[in-house]
Amino acid sequence: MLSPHPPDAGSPVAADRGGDVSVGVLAVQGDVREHIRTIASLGARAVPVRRPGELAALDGLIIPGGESTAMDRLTRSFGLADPLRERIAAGLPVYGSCAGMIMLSDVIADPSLDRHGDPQRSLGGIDMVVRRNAFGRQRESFETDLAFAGLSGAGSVAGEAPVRAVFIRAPWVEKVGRGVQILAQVAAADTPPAGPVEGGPGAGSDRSPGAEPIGAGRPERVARIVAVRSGNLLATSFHPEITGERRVHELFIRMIRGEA
Ligand SMILES: NC(=O)CC[C@H](N)C(=O)O
Repeated sequence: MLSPHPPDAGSPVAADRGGDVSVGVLAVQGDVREHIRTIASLGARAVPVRRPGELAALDGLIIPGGESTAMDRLTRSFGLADPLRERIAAGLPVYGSCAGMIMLSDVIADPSLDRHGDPQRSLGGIDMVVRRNAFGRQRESFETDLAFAGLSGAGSVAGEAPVRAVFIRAPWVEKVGRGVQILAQVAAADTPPAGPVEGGPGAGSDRSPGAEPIGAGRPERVARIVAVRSGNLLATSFHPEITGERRVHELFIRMIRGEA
């Protein structure tokens, strides 16, 4: 379990101090190994999690990228969904990448339906609306450099090297509630590939404070939110774990320690 630390906010995570935190990686589906490798490379203990009983010993949890529909189905059938919701509500630090971001959203704009017509469910925790596969066919998978706020603990992107971000059939965040901090945005199409479900949670304007038009001559492109933080919860649309980028995981470890 997490031991108390002297308040040294902003200091880099040193490998020899990282072993004091246990970071679970939800291991029902998705790119579990890459997160385990990244966490272990930072010196923290990385633990694959498949059973409800494994949650108690964790200081933090990562929900990996993969397929949110399958993750929803499997977490429910493994009896993990409700215990996870309880731990999230009790303040467990959780980082979700891509499908993990979808799992942490309070509302999925375009949930898939099972054969009974029941929509996929998220675990929730972050007051936001997320749209799955939002970047559309042509840009289904792409890489770009992003300005990402707060990586050094300074709370701004000034002087911060950009994050190399890989997006794979990634979601974007359409709306955030109060208390949700926007950490990174990317220029993308104004219109999502499929319209919002009529009358559904995603219906109506999808313009959030982050969706401002970019450039006078290119009104068709807006800034889409791709990284957020809300209290102890962190989510990115992209996969830092597959590019060798470790600063997002470092930020998460500092959040677990109460240093960020
Ligand atoms: N790389 C990813 O995690 C893709 C997410 C996937 N499109 C989903 O809906 O869950």
